[in-house]
Amino acid sequence: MLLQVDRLKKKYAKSTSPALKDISFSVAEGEFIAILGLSGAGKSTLIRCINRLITPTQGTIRWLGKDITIASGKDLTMYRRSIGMIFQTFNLVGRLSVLTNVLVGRLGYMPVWRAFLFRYKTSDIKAAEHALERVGLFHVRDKRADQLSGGQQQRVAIARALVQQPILMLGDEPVASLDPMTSKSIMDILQMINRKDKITMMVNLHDVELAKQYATRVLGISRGKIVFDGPPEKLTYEELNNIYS
Ligand SMILES: Nc1ncnc2c1ncn2[C@@H]1O[C@H](COP(=O)(O)OP(=O)(O)OP(=O)(O)O)[C@@H](O)[C@H]1O
Repeated sequence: MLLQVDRLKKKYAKSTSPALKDISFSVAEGEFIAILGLSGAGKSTLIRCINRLITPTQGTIRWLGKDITIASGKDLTMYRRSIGMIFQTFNLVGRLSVLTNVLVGRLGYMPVWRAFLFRYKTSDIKAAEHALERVGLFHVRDKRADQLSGGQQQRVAIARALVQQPILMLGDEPVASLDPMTSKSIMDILQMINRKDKITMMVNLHDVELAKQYATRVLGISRGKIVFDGPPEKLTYEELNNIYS
């Protein structure tokens, strides 16, 4: 098993009730998981706990059998390196070139001095260019990232995650600020990566139809609890009502 989440709880310091309550599930290699739920249900909190951008209050997260719930230092760096992350707001550095943004994905593999001096190895540059080719953006590699459209910026973010050579890719509402056509093109790229590179996907989505179309498994979250865990075909009207009630 790739990832095992056991009885996970997260309570933010100033809130009265926990954002996540007793969440348990496992993720196998190759799955494409969509997380559905109302705004405030706890989807982002779950993704952030898995990537350890925040530390859970209780419970355990195991990665390839190893407990990483409170990992720090080198262990945390190594763990994070195997996880690519894409965000709703793309999180690129606008004034830097597209290629340089993609190269950021290689930082976990190089000594700090190289990163500081922007001295990337030829093999890193080749890997970044190849990733840009795969998302169809090789031709804009020298442009400033802030000159691209939202959909293009998300593709750059995917290329950045790809050069990290991740095992799992997490997406926190990666298509929420894009129009329907662009959203589909981004989901197509994620599906291609999932199928060809065998990178496991876990993405928060607002759109049930996208989840049905692309996911192999859906986790429905309501008020910090999993209320549905199954294939998209089993998402009946009643189940959706349960998730979104
Ligand atoms: N940093 C924080 N400090 C305190 N409470 C927080 C923090 N982040 C989230 N919360 C609360 O935790 C709960 C779950 O929020 P979360 O962002 O995980 O939900 P979500 O399902 O991702 O919603 P959305 O789709 O709106 O982002 C909400 O009640 C939210 O207000």
